[in-house]
Amino acid sequence: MSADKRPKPALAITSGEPAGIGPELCARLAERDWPLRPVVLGDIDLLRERGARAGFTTRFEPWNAHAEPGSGVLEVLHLPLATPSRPGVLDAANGRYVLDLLDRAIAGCKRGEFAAMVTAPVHKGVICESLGAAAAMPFSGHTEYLAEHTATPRVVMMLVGGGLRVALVTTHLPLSQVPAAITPQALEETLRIVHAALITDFGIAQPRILVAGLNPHAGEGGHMGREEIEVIEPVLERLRGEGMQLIGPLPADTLFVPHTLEKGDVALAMYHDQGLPVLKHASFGGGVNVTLGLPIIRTSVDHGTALELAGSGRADPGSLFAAIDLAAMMVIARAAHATTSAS
Ligand SMILES: NC(=O)c1ccc[n+]([C@@H]2O[C@H](COP(=O)([O-])OP(=O)(O)OC[C@H]3O[C@@H](n4cnc5c(N)ncnc54)[C@H](O)[C@@H]3O)[C@@H](O)[C@H]2O)c1
Ligand SMILES: N[C@H](C(=O)O)[C@H](O)COP(=O)(O)O
Repeated sequence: MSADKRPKPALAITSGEPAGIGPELCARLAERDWPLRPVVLGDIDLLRERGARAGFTTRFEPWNAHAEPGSGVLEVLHLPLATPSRPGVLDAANGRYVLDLLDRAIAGCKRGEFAAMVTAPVHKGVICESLGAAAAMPFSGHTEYLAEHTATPRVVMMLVGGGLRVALVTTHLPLSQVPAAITPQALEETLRIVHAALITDFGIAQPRILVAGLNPHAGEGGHMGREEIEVIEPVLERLRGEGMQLIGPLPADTLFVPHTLEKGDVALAMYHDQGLPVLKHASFGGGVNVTLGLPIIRTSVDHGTALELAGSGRADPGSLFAAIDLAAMMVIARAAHATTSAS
């Protein structure tokens, strides 16, 4: 068989919260030809019902890894809902179903059945409700769940879109807990993960990382906070000694002006809402959330469940499409890097 006749690697797409827009966004995948073979994880009856309700004619059929899909068919790895779902109406009884989709995709990626996974949005609150107060760990997002379920001690959330890449040192953490979480170890590990991932998964040989301060004006020489002087600068200095190209700590407001952004390949923000509002303003509708540092490749939409749009067919599939394109690009870049490193 010639190389171009080889079957495309399979890509797991978790359809996410059943009451949200995820299932109908998945129906839109039949509109394009993809570099990887999309396999939607979800309840096949839900996907058929939600696709039809939203006005799409997509044909959902069970996935058969050993056969080629027919033209216009979207393949489904069926996992059953616990209870029927209505658009826009959350039901904690389906919380476990949402996690089952993730568990199945993670397992498939680990054993090479899937080349990568792409996640449609989940609702963090209803999953926490379904797990109950006694849960060993509340659900705070895919990022943390994937770290836990791949035994990865630290991962990094990075969003890509609108010509920007923005990575975060801390993720889903109350703001009051952020300063204590910006430790030398956390910062150093984050920088190492971002640096390595840009090389292996994004094909950037010598990544340049713009690092934000934590405080207004990056602390204004210690007059508005000392984390820059006591934590951030010493870490940057040490890693520069290893050859990393690190620019900062920069005041976060001016880091995001165009002439500064063009000096870097990625901006590293200290916390969620220091970096993501800028990214989402620049890219909403086409942004992608990537988890760096995992043994598997995972990308995601940059939006939530949009319950008020569920069932309407009006949700924009642009972010899901971009997440699939980016996952495919990362699969190729990681394989190319492995080949180069081995030779
Ligand atoms: N990747 C994920 O799983 C993910 C990402 C962000 C938020 N969430 C979760 O989603 C839930 C709802 O969060 P939220 O209300 O803050 O954000 P949201 O993204 O669901 O909604 C914000 C606004 O954007 C609109 N919107 C979102 N996606 C859209 C799309 N594809 N097309 C058109 N309009 C769209 C919504 O209608 C709403 O006006 C929360 O539980 C949150 O934690 C999940
Ligand atoms: N912080 C993410 C965003 O705003 O897009 C979102 O909550 C999703 O995070 P996970 O990928 O960890 O679920």
